[in-house]
Amino acid sequence: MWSKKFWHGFHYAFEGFIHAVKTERNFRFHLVSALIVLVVSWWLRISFFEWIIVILLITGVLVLELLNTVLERVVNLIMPTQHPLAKQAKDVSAAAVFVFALASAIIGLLIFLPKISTMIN
Ligand SMILES: Nc1ncnc2c1ncn2[C@@H]1O[C@H](COP(=O)(O)OP(=O)(O)OP(=O)(O)O)[C@@H](O)[C@H]1O
Repeated sequence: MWSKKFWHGFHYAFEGFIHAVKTERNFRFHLVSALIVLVVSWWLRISFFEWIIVILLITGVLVLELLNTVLERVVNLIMPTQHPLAKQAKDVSAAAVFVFALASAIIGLLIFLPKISTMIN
């Protein structure tokens, strides 16, 4: 019984993930960006420690995108009409994703650029 519930939990999580992929353009953008970053990381042969950082940053961006979708859905549920607080909640949530994604991009460049410049020279 417990194990049936356990596997149902995975199924619901998978459904949520697919829903985000199907409905959220930004989530799809970050998924594709994550795949490109993983390929570039492999190509540049980054170190074990750098892999940990890259995977943590990718996971952070994707999780924040998923939580941003959660917030959008909840706001739409409780405030289907226009309201300044609904706008603030959605915009601040989007800003949280943007700040983390920007910092991740900068850290990614700090890891990749020296390796690319060594390859070129
Ligand atoms: N209920 C609302 N009241 C006031 N402003 C809103 C409301 N819903 C969305 N907005 C604002 O309208 C702008 C455009 O929103 P957008 O079209 O990107 O969709 P979203 O509402 O953010 O996402 P979704 O449509 O997926 O729920 C954003 O600034 C957002 O904060």
